[in-house]
Amino acid sequence: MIRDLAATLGPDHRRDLGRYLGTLTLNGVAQGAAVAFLVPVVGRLLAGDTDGAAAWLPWMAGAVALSLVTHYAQAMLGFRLALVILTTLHHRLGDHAVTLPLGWFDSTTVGRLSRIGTKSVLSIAGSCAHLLQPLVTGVLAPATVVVVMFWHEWRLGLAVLVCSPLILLAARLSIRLLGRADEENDRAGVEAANRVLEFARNQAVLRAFGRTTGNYRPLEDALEEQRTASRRQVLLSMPGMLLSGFAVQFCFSALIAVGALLALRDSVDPVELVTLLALVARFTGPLAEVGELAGVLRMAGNDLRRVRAVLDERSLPAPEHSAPVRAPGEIELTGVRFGYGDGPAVLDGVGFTVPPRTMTALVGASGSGKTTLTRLIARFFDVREGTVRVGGVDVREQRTEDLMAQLALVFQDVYLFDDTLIGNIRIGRPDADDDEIRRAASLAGVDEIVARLPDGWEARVGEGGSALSGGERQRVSVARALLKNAPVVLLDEATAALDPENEAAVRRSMEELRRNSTLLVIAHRLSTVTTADQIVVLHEGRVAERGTHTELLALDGHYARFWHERSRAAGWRITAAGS
Ligand SMILES: Nc1ncnc2c1ncn2[C@@H]1O[C@H](COP(=O)(O)OP(=O)(O)OP(=O)(O)O)[C@@H](O)[C@H]1O
Repeated sequence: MIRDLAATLGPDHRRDLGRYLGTLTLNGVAQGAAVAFLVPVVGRLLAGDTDGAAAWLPWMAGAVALSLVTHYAQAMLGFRLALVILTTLHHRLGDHAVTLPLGWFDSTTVGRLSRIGTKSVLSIAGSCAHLLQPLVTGVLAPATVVVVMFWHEWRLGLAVLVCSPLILLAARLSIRLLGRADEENDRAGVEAANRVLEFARNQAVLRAFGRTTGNYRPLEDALEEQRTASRRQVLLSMPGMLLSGFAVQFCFSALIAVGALLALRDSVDPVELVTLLALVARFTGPLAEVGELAGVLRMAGNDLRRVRAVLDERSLPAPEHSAPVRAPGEIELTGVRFGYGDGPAVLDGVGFTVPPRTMTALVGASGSGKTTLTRLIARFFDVREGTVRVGGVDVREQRTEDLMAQLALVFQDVYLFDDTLIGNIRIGRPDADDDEIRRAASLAGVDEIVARLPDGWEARVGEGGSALSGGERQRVSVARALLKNAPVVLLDEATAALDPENEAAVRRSMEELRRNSTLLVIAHRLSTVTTADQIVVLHEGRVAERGTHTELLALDGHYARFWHERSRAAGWRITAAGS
């Protein structure tokens, strides 16, 4: 675990760890020596040799003083190291998570990441601050005792050495059982955390279908599983602890028997034997504690392995420097094949170009791959085959910052931060001044929302924008895009029918965006498709048709069907509203 921890902390903090371990070692030896010096001191006192005992006292006092100083130093260094571990691991996890492909963040990994960032990191830091000291002392103090035993009475020393493997074996078994139970407990914990998150996030749907905690089976099962795993962990820790206790008691009794035998044969002085047996207690006690603590340390080792597993996940490869933009505002896809994970191909040989400052409408049945295509342009995932170019350069040859500087994204599932309205728009371009923000907001129709809210621009929008309606959230998202003024805008129109106010705001914004940017729109509204410079129709992961509205209507294929269905639906709505 120490080697793994040193590797994870990196060269900057390896010295902190080394200094701490060095101080711990010195403390362990000093504690062992302080006790070992008791043998000559007590031995000589009992033999009536006070001068001889006094001669040993300064040595004993020195060892005690060193043990006190190093104990204080190790406590301070331990706390400092725990803070270093907390900050370093949190930073490393955060820095690495933002380089991972978005595909990595599914519902399981999100729960795992949150557990690792909270429980695991705390357990690693806490173990270093509180467990290493008793563990190192628990090993070194008995080791010092063994050396002293050999010095005073080699046969007793040998007996201690013979007993040690039994104690260590029991400790090992206890550690292994606890480690295995901890893995199961962690798996159950992650599942329960995921289910609780799912339950909290999807309250609206669950309530609509009359599900409460009492009858939401996945959550109940996950919590039951976690309870079982915790019970199992307690049960599995019992045999190991009992065995360790038994091994220690057995060794202690065996050593007393050996000592008594030696005294009976007159091969050891009874006075010396009493002091040596006092040392034996100093040998077995800490070793028993080591057995218990090592199990907990093993669990911290498991936590460290989980942290490293996240850090070892492959980042999306990115170049050190981006290739220069060759065709500002152009999007070009050639022979793009893509599928999620190992799943079937969602896009299969897609190719088309969106010339700069034009508008392309993407049309296709649900599941035909429209959203996936926009995700590939923003490089949320890498293609399996083919090339996606933005600004005339393969997205894989651009650093994420440089690619994102060319793109503004307006997706349907708009996420607003729990900040003010103005703060949420400013995210589009943090260095924009208030006038620029108000202009973008006004074009997107956000000023109408501002007028309605009591705190105006300073109104908080709630977590995820919960204080706003779906259409209002999208208007804020469009305002961000307008403010960013990026060469390329990827926009997913709302599927649900917009009220006239929202509809007008979206139309105004699109016209404005078209003036300076290339627009690729997942189109649902008839007015968007008719005014687009080109329409790309996706069908089963391929480009089935491409052209203008008039050209595609004349083909009488997929697009013509889409158009007739939408026109009929729009007509039906008008009639219904009028009746
Ligand atoms: N994260 C994902 N993991 C696995 N499969 C996915 C994921 N996202 C989408 N898919 C699958 O990819 C296919 C295309 O989905 P996509 O969302 O791109 O379609 P779409 O044309 O945008 O659909 P819609 O109009 O309904 O939004 C679907 O079969 C979908 O189930």
